[in-house]
Amino acid sequence: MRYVSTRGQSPALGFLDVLVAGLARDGGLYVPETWPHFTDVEIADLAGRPYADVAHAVIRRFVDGEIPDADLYGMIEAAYATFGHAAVAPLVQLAPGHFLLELFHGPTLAFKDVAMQLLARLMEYALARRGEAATIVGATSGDTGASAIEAFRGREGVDIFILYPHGRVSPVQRRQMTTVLDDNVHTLAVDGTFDDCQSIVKEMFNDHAFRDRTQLAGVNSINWARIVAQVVYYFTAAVALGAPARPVSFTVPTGNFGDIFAGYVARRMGLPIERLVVATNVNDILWRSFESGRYEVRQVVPSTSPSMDIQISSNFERLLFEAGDRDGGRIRTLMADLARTGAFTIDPAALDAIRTLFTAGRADIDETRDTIGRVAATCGYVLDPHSAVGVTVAERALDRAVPMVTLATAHPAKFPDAVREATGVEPALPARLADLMERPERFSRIAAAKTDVARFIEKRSHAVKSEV
Ligand SMILES: Cc1ncc(COP(=O)(O)O)c(C=O)c1O
Ligand SMILES: N[C@@H](CCOP(=O)(O)O)C(=O)O
Repeated sequence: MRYVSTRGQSPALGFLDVLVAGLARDGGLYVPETWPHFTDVEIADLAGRPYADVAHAVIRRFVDGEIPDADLYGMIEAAYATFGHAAVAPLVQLAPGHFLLELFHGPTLAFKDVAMQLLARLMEYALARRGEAATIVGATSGDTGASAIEAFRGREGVDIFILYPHGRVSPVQRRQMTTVLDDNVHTLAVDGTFDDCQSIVKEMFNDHAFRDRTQLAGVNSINWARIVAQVVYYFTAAVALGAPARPVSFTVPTGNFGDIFAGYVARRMGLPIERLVVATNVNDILWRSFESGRYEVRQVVPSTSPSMDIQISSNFERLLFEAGDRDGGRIRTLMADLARTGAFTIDPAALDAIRTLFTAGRADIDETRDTIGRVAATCGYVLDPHSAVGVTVAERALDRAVPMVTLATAHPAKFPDAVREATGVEPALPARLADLMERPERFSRIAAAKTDVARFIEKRSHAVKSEV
């Protein structure tokens, strides 16, 4: 299996090269040259199997022999042994025909752990095999950072630098990052938005001299391995609800479009997904784009679901590439328009193709609060605000003929203020995090400028190569 860049100007690479590369050198994102396929019999055979088995069956198709099966299985088992639920990603019924897929049973209480616990192990494996070190960088609106720090802390051969927007993550999210004091962990509070953090990360990847000197690797969902690991739970959920005989729809609280793109991948692999519903908060660029065909950046508005306070949705590029007949030249033009004018127009044929599978909805802060309160009162179930955005949008899209699964992407205790306001009750952190708010913090405040961040990294990363 080879992987090609969405911008069409980087050589095709194998799985391990793509894992370590993160972003393609032409600025594009990697996707597989062809989609692996599961037959109905193979899908049916996944029913009732442990999560690690399903993960192995799905992920090995993308690894394509580059890691011996036993090694891959060992890493998958170890990754999911860190989860606090035997099913890893259990389904809970919320209403007739409406299910929640709980993705927050990992160490940092958000869906990012599902991919990150595996990614860290895969990265360590790949680097050891190559005898290389790496400078890992990541931008976070709150959850990716905590998850990556937890997964990479203390690992050999890597320094990890996480950029988060100062003052725009919840106190629990911030402390999950800033209270990890391992020497290889560097947390940067950036004076800007998540989009600024993400654009600095991309600029560093696009500075090839810096990228090579620091041996840069990425942990955001620009990294293909993140998407691959997230495909798995679409399979476990759909099979539990009757796939392949019965189709299933999914509603996904969306920001960077990685999670829902994983659903698209599952469908391309043969999983009977009827509809993928994009749920946005007030930062509704994706909802507006699906409605109008115009992708137009606006000012980010802080919301009660801060992890989705995003305007530049990285993985949308992957969908545009697929929907636009894989024309890398066209993607280069759209991305150049975006960089120059803050907007682009989706080609009508691509928009039609997207609309055959995807729909979109938005939930504002009041609607989100009302959903948290109502679901707590009627079901005794406490949603976090991101999952509540999903539930709000999903409820408008329910169809009696097809079960709907809404992805529950974070634990409510990560966002106590929003949950208390909606329910009157403050959700408790798990015992292992009970003293989180008392732990000492360490972080560095930094300007939203690539030069400042690059200088910071060059001074501290052990992976920086000395000049020859
Ligand atoms: C809790 C939570 N829900 C939803 C999202 C959106 O996921 P994605 O960026 O993959 O669209 C994020 C962040 O990305 C998140 O942290
Ligand atoms: N919401 C995310 C933003 C980064 O998304 P990623 O999936 O591309 O890493 C976060 O919590 O950081």
